[in-house]
Amino acid sequence: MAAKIYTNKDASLVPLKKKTLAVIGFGSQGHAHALNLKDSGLKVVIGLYKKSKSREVAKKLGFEVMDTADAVKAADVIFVAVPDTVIPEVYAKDIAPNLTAGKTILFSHGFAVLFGDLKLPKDINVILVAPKGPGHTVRSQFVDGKGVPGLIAIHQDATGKAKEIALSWARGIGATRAGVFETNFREETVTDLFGEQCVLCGGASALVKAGFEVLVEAGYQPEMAYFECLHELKLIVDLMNESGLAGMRFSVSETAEWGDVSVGPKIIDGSVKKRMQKQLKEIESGKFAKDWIQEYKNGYPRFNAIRKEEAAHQIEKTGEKLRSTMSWIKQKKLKKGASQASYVSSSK
Ligand SMILES: NC(=O)C1=CN([C@@H]2O[C@H](COP(=O)(O)OP(=O)(O)OC[C@H]3O[C@@H](n4cnc5c(N)ncnc54)[C@H](OP(=O)(O)O)[C@@H]3O)[C@@H](O)[C@H]2O)C=CC1
Ligand SMILES: CC(=O)[C@](C)(O)C(=O)O
Repeated sequence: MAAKIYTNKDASLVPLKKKTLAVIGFGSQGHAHALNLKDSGLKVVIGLYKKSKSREVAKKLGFEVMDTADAVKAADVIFVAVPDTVIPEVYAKDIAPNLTAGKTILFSHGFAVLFGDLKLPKDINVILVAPKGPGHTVRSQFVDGKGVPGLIAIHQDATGKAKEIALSWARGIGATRAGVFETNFREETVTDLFGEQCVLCGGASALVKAGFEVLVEAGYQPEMAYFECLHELKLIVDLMNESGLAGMRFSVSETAEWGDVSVGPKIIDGSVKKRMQKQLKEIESGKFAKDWIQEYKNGYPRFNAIRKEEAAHQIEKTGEKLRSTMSWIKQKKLKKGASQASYVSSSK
């Protein structure tokens, strides 16, 4: 049976109107939810650790900022918007000791609930409201009067109001303007990890880089390679988003469509699907999570080394150069050491 899509007509802000909402963390998702909820007329406080670089950013945006534990004490609904690997320690130290019966704890990804060994008391609601999009897009779409579609899930419903609260939060962040549907923590976690590793961030970056390298190594200008392999990818994916593969194929040339259907399957052949299936099993078994949590505990040695290598890739330099000389997209400046919430378009 097709999942029910909940929209604004199915969700009200009333359940949250008289509540205090705490957003723990003010990063990509945290700042977006907090600002959207505040713009929806709801009472939001921010919980951060003492030395957080986001404290000043949140204060400048009009929020009351507290230490994490105090925000949890003050709130009825607590959104844990800290990195997945950090959640267990923040939960144990600052959240769990301040959870009282009837509160609601909310996540935007189920990773910590599935793999973080959180000791969740039975007398609280545990819910998920997961926009299917990056936090900065959750905010920009809201400001533009639209919304990023999302998911809700109920892990624990101690008060009988968990779903009502989840839908109200989804409305407050604008997700029900687009539509949300109900899943469960395991399905959201596994499919989100799979998507970001094998298709979206991971798969797409690898494909884009490989195409760029093939052209540049064959002697073509890096700018040409960038245009073909990254710039135009957005335009093609936009078409797929708007009207499916058929819509994209309707719009591109016949030559491009023939290349798509006759060459594409040779580039992304059955072996890719087999590797995806293997990765899905590693995610489902918890092997990926165990390795990621260990990498965090080791201080990110592999992660930092790869990040350094990736930042120096020629495609990044080429992209920076093109974005600074040609105005075709609202540029966003990444400032070293800035908070995620300060990642705003340079045109402001
Ligand atoms: N990024 C995204 O678009 C998406 C993220 N999610 C989920 O949302 C959650 C948050 O991720 P994301 O928004 O990317 O996180 P970010 O890394 O963007 O931001 C993390 C925030 O947590 C703060 N923080 C770190 N440690 C603590 C602490 N001990 N106490 C309080 N605050 C702390 C950071 O402070 P500081 O500002 O000082 O660094 C920062 O503000 C995760 O569960 C993630 O999986 C889900 C969907 C999409
Ligand atoms: C935007 C999103 O949901 C991702 C890519 O899975 C994430 O940032 O975790």
